[in-house]
Amino acid sequence: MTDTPHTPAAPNAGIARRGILFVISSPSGAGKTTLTRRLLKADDEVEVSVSYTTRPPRPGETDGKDYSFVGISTFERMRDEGAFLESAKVFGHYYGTPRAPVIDAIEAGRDVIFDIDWQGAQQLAERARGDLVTVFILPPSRAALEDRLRRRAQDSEEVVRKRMAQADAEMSHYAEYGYVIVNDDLSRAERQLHHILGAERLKRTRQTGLRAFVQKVIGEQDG
Ligand SMILES: Nc1ncnc2c1ncn2[C@@H]1O[C@H](COP(=O)(O)OP(=O)(O)OP(=O)(O)O)[C@@H](O)[C@H]1O
Ligand SMILES: Nc1nc2c(ncn2[C@@H]2O[C@H](COP(=O)(O)O)[C@@H](O)[C@H]2O)c(=O)[nH]1
Repeated sequence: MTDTPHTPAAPNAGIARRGILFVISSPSGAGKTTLTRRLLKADDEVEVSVSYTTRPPRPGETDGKDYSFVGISTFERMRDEGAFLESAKVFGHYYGTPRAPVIDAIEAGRDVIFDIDWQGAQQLAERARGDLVTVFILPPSRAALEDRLRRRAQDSEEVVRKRMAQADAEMSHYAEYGYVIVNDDLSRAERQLHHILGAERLKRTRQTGLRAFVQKVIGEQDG
């Protein structure tokens, strides 16, 4: 038996599979971005979808890494040309997922993680249900959510109030998701997220190389 180190989410090595569209949604401040970053660091078979947005960059955000920051006319032109797999207006700004990199990744068997809202998740469910795995992140309490938004200290008081005012409406969409995690302890939530990904990777229907693998094993002779 080999003793190769592996992540809890390691799929069956060498067996071809389709990639997963791994969607994470939550009310603003519940911890999607934090969890996404940790998952990306821990697992090299998953990549992030970098959205386009018309929202201005926050301090420390990098164009092309956190988001591709564009003006309204550029966004509307791209949307009308069909460049987005999904798009939505959230908190007064446009956000959209670029189509081409996502299609390339899942066809090559790489998983893509999406930090998007419930409107985007609904659109992806209409367009790519079989490849989709959805997770809703809840905060442990309303007070914790507000505290996290304030401690992040990257939005004005007005923006924080606007996001808290929307939190209940957003949380009411939890029932549209396949999995729900309460992000109380960050490390535990990260582990839970990783386990979901690991189990979903092993779904028979995603493992497109299984038939060939089983035929090979059946055909092997002793000696
Ligand atoms: N389990 C946790 N315990 C305490 N603080 C947390 C936890 N998870 C995330 N945070 C903190 O809460 C703040 C908000 O997290 P984050 O930016 O990841 O939220 P988000 O859901 O991506 O929000 P948005 O939708 O606005 O982008 C950050 O400062 C982060 O460090
Ligand atoms: N439907 C989409 N929603 C998106 C996308 N990118 C981000 N988001 C969601 O917007 C809000 C606000 O994000 P913030 O970075 O401004 O705090 C949050 O709920 C994100 O999940 C997208 O491409 N499509």
